[in-house]
Amino acid sequence: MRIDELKLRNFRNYERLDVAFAPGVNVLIGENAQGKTNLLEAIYVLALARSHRTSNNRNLITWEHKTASLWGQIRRATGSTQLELRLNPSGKQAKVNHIEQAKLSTYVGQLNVILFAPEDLKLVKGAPQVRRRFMDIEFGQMSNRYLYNVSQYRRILKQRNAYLRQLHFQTAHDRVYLTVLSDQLAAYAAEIIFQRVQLLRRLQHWSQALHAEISQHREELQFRYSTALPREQLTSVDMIYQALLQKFADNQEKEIQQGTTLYGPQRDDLRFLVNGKDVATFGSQGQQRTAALATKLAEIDLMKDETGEYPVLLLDDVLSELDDIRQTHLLTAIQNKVQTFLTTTSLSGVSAELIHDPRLFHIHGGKIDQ
Ligand SMILES: Nc1ncnc2c1ncn2[C@@H]1O[C@H](COP(=O)(O)OP(=O)(O)OP(=O)(O)O)[C@@H](O)[C@H]1O
Repeated sequence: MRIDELKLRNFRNYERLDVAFAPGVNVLIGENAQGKTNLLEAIYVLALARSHRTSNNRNLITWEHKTASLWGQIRRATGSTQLELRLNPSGKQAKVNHIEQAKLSTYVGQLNVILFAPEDLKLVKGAPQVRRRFMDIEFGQMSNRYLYNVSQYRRILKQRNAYLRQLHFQTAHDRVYLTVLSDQLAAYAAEIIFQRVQLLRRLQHWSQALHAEISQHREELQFRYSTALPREQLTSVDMIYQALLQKFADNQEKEIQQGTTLYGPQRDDLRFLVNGKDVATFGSQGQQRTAALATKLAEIDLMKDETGEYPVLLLDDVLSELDDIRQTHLLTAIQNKVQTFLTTTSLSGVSAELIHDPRLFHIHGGKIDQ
């Protein structure tokens, strides 16, 4: 899959941009603060209808304007699609081939992107929410069902947490209603956890091969889904559902006392093991980076496997963060198959022989000098 054309109106520092991209490697080059990341962000927002940098639409709209619009022509093996997104400070409107999409789950997935920024190298060592977000964003793009379950889950989680607080402050007393909410929540939670476990197993398959190569076959990478539920019960949606209901029943008083839901996907985590040891705790910084890189690169193959198309890869100033060996692996992995956008302030740090026929876009003050 690739993005052939992009039009932006009043998006960040781009008041007006009409640009056609190359199918291979597109290099966005420019000084600091000129709009390189803003352009990657625009592609990301077009794909996911949300930004990776802000949850406030106001920040995405050019100062002094009221709305922003993004338009993209996407090409897949099966044909081309037009995506359109209008943003205003309080909401968004999403269209696929001119037809408005009432649900985000029917919009997201038309354009699949993988964003790789320097902070992704902290995937292994960073806070648990970084890894949960990673799973939700990546799996959500591969599966409408996953995205739907997550949005339903969040809705009911909010209700259940609010109700637990009411029970805590004794403004509500009906425990039967709590079990109704628990039951609904456990149903969505079980689907999410089961999908996470399944997709992680598949992602592990791809990342193990890459990781072995980068570490010159000295190390083996494994993922471990970390949850308070018994491991042996992670084998089916129904088993997970039963295990969660049991947790809710056993810990009802504790949850009421704390006024929040203590079990479920919002509490789970992902651990990375190298040669059987938790690399966040025992690994060197280099091992943590290798694990993160292998995981991000594996997404490319998993997404191809799941959706039939390679995603578009967005590399935000990441090459300068990688040493030669890791840079070579990254660039070899994408060579000739993945449309790639990479930002850089200079080409000197990029191993030119590995980038085949790049198209350069010089970015200056929210404009492309072509
Ligand atoms: N909503 C907005 N309206 C207008 N300009 C904005 C808006 N949001 C950010 N900017 C401007 O965009 C510029 C930053 O662009 P961007 O983050 O893309 O930088 P960059 O080219 O990637 O630089 P670096 O190499 O430092 O990362 C800043 O000058 C900032 O003032």
